[in-house]
Amino acid sequence: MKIAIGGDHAGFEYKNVILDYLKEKGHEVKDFGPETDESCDYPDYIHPLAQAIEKGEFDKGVIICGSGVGVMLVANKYQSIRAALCWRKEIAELSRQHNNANVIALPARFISVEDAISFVDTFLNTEFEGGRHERRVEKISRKDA
Ligand SMILES: O=C(CO)[C@H](O)[C@H](O)[C@H](O)COP(=O)(O)O
Repeated sequence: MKIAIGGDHAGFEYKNVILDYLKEKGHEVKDFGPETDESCDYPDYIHPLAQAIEKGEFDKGVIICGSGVGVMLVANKYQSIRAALCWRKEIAELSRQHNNANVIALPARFISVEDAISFVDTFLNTEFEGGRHERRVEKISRKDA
């Protein structure tokens, strides 16, 4: 799978661990930064990442900041992105089964790195259920629905 990963200084360490893990699993991963844990602004990294997903260059995204909220807000400004803030394995699973989320947002300051990896694994290995959820997901992008 082609995966885009990025975040900010608060997610820097987790990003590196997850990046290595995904590469070991055989995924093609592009790191959108940051390159250090110096204080930075997550929109500077998440806009380019989201634009690349929007263009179809990646199948999925993994974004990480302190709470996961900032990166999720930026990613969800893009029409083709459904970014889900996941703090439990079940949420990661449901975000795929029910919402067909294509980006997982992780709160590095509130979960362990082991949990972060486990949520990413679940996210990447869970299929969208379709059915009644298809209609609802389609309505997300329809302001007239
Ligand atoms: O944007 C966020 C909250 O939605 C992220 O959690 C950031 O990582 C956080 O705001 C960074 O905070 P810091 O005090 O500048 O380290």
